[in-house]
Amino acid sequence: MLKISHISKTFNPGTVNEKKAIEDLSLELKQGDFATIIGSNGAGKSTLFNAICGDFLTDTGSIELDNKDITFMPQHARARSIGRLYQDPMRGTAPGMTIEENLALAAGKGGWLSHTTRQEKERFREELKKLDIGLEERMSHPVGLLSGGQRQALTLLMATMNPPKLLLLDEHTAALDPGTAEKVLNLTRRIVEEHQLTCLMITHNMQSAIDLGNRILMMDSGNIVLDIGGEEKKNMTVEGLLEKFRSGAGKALDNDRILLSD
Ligand SMILES: Nc1ncnc2c1ncn2[C@@H]1O[C@H](COP(=O)(O)OP(=O)(O)OP(=O)(O)O)[C@@H](O)[C@H]1O
Repeated sequence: MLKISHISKTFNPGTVNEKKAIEDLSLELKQGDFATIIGSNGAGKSTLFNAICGDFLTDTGSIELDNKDITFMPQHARARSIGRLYQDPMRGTAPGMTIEENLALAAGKGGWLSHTTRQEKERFREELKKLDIGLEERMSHPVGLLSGGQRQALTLLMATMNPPKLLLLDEHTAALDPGTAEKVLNLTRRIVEEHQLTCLMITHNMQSAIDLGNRILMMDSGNIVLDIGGEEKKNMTVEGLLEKFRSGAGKALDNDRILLSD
């Protein structure tokens, strides 16, 4: 579903601020693969997502999505096939619009309820009900009144209502309290399974990286240094993962947030 071949990205080349953020990175994801990504500070995790989404063109290499070369495709065109959630729950929804209008936006109705049929509204209610946080009773409330966790759950629903070819989750639970984060993670697991989505999830929570998905990718210095799947992932522990990283990257994992969260 996703084939990244030898991409590189250097910011501010030829200046004192030159930074090689991605270096000759390759990655293939099969349809339905759900890979979690952990890595050191500044390893290039978000930059990898930005490259896939077309926030910038990479200096080298190519990116294919569903057998289509998207290397030079503009960002807005890629957005039709790629769903993305950020750490900030305020992104991804329109705060001044109601829950129902936001869903109408995600359903391609331009946010106009007058363009939305009764069946579609019923579907919105059913989908909200499945989130199990009572949003189906608040469909006419502005999204700006929701809590961070409620908003992130809604963003997840909106990003997957028309299932994307690829779902990118960039620490989407990091700004939530632990209980809410757990709920949103369970929801993530359910939605990804239900739609058989191909998904990449950056997290600083080692246990989540182990518990979710079928692959763990570990990043360091602009590249993927470990790709763990199958039985090895199923039997993995946080200590085992730290040890693997040490042997794979030749140094200890240095990520402030990982160290603080564990
Ligand atoms: N637009 C940019 N201009 C210049 N440097 C950048 C830019 N975006 C990222 N970088 C640099 O590229 C490197 C990789 O950044 P990136 O945000 O991808 O790391 P990350 O793995 O997501 O890190 P963290 O876990 O700390 O969020 C960092 O050194 C960062 O400062």
